[in-house]
Amino acid sequence: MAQIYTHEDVSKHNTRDDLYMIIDNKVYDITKFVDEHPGGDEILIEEGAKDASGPFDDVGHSPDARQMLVKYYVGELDPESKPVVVQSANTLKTVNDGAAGK
Ligand code: HEM
Repeated sequence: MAQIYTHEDVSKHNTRDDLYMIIDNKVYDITKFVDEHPGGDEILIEEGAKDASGPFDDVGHSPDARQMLVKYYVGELDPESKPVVVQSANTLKTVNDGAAGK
């Protein structure tokens, strides 16, 4: 049996050192991939911890890119679970920078 994750479970893995991503109802632990992504680390941290199926498709990733996902698969998205508001590590940084300027 595959491990089942809710959106909330995935949302907790929202940093460079612990980053999950949902693509097409499957859950991936992409922590080790962040530094290897040809499209850069920032975008993964920004789109991570949630469902990134749309952005992933929009880029027109190659079949090779999709194949790479297999390596990072950790389980299935709970089809009953609802999306939650995710604060990505990037968003948190922006918020902190803003506060520091006050
Ligand atoms: C774990 C999931 C992902 C994997 C395995 C992955 C893999 C790759 C790979 C292999 C490439 C090189 C081009 C290609 O083969 O298609 C690439 C490029 C790119 N990826 Fe991803 N990607 C992932 C998620 C994302 C997400 C969520 C975004 C958000 C929009 C993104 C944005 C990009 C961009 C913009 C490029 C183009 C970089 C360039 O050619 O300058 N990727 N990705």
